[in-house]
Amino acid sequence: MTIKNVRTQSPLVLTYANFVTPQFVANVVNVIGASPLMSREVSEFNDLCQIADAVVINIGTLKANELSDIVTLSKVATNLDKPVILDPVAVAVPFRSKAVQTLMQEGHVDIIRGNAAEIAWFADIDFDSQGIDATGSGDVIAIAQLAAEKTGAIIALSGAKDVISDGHQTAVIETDVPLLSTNVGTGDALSSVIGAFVAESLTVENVTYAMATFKLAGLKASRQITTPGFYSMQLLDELAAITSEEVATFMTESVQYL
Ligand SMILES: Nc1ncnc2c1ncn2[C@@H]1O[C@H](COP(=O)(O)OP(=O)(O)OP(=O)(O)O)[C@@H](O)[C@H]1O
Ligand SMILES: Cc1ncsc1CCO
Ligand SMILES: [Mg+2]
Repeated sequence: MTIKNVRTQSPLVLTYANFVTPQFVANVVNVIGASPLMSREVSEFNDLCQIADAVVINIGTLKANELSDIVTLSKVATNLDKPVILDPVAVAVPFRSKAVQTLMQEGHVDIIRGNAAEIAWFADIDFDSQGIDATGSGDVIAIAQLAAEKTGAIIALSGAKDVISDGHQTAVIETDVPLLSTNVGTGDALSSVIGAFVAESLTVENVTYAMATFKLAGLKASRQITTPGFYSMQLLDELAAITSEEVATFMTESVQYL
């Protein structure tokens, strides 16, 4: 789905958010022309999944007694044929590892969007991290492909090199924009943006389009603003203004299918 279609169809993205970044995530979903909705109340998940076009589960600030809620949310969404995107924040930390194992075994996830260290955990490859950030280096293409094979999910690995893979088809977007990585919550927002773009159909192409749109907006914002505070505001403005034509040109120049 193109950004133009997102604006005309305005998909509703239901996000089980962390308590750090929900305002930013909601604003990002809103400025691309989709509709944000956040909930953590299990008794309304059925009603909300009926009206949602995609469901995003972020484990950033999950508590033990909420684990069964996200399992339920993933099952309800899947039964209604709505795509489920997992954002596995700091998944290598033991409580989070166990939570994600349970979610994957008892529930269902279609797409996993994380930084290189988070995706490396699914591939069973060591990759240095510091809390929410990937700090190491490695072969991110191999990591994404292996994670896709092991999980059966479409992998959306973000970083200086974005890699999107279902284990068969792999796309790479290589564009360095350091301000994008240092702003807390850009990854969380990207996960919900992906939700909007796969609302119609769950494909590697649509995930790639979402990642490219976000990266291009980040690149344009970095040409206007070089300090972190106003940068996140500029990113919202660039996302609001970005056109299908610009995204198409950027994709021709910067997206490589392997
Ligand atoms: N060095 C970089 N150069 C260009 N883009 C980057 C870089 N690092 C991250 N990005 C982009 O920043 C966005 C967020 O990805 P990132 O990998 O930082 O997520 P994250 O670590 O989950 O973030 P957070 O936890 O703060 O939400 C993506 O669009 C990604 O492509
Ligand atoms: C800083 C932080 N801590 C838990 S979630 C989060 C936001 C980035 O995902
Ligand atoms: Mg993150």
